[in-house]
Amino acid sequence: MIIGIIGGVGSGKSTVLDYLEEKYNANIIKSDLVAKDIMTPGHKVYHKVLSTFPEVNDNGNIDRTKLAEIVFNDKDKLDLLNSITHPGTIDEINRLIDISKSDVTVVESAILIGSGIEKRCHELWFVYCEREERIRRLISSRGYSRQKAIDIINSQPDDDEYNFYADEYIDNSSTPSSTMEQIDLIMNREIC
Ligand SMILES: CC(C)(COP(=O)(O)OP(=O)(O)OC[C@H]1O[C@@H](n2cnc3c(N)ncnc32)[C@H](O)[C@@H]1O)[C@@H](O)C(=O)NCCC(=O)NCCS
Ligand SMILES: Nc1ncnc2c1ncn2[C@@H]1O[C@H](COP(=O)(O)OP(=O)(O)OP(=O)(O)O)[C@@H](O)[C@H]1O
Repeated sequence: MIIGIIGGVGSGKSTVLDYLEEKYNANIIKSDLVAKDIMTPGHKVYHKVLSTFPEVNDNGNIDRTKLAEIVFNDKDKLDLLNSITHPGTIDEINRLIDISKSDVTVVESAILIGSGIEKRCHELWFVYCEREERIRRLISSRGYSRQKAIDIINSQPDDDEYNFYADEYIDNSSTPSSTMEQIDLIMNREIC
């Protein structure tokens, strides 16, 4: 079974993935890690990013904090970055799905909808968390400024859109144990 996990930044997708990996032996594919990997030296995407955004060249490394400041403030620039990074990211995710040997393969992404990968998923789960709680968690755990959290949230699909595509809904606004209970209910329903 292939499960797609959707939801905005800081909603708790990674937290859900950790539990699925630990308890259900799921094979986890995280799109932000895949994208990060193809943005390293030796990959075409790395060179294209640096030639398109020369201001983020930090001694041959991509300054990701600076790139985030640029793109999450400017939709045209985010679209431009996406046009460089998404094709390679999507190809690599498809390859990782193809070679997955696990009974449960889970693909996580804030940008899954419209990538085509969502069509390969047997189910899409929407991880929801109240907006203010997400902002609080991102400030306290990642050191984001309030404005950075808001800029990223505003650059992503809104909750209604995620909800529209979702087969299952997980509310992660409360405690981790409440979230785990919801996951168990869904997984047990699958097994029955
Ligand atoms: C802008 C970049 C360099 C910032 O890197 P940084 O290490 O600071 O943050 P990180 O990659 O962890 O992203 C932070 C959060 O932003 C969100 N995000 C990232 N890229 C995008 C995007 N293209 N559209 C909407 N949200 C995004 C995700 O929720 C992510 O968890 C990086 O996010 C990036 O290269 N994005 C474009 C590639 C992409 O689409 N990646 C997949 C995102 S799921
Ligand atoms: N139920 C919870 N209670 C308290 N803190 C939580 C809970 N769920 C997640 N967190 C914390 O909130 C932060 C954001 O969660 P997480 O990293 O799982 O979000 P995400 O959806 O994967 O974000 P991204 O889109 O950036 O990948 C993390 O520091 C995590 O530890």
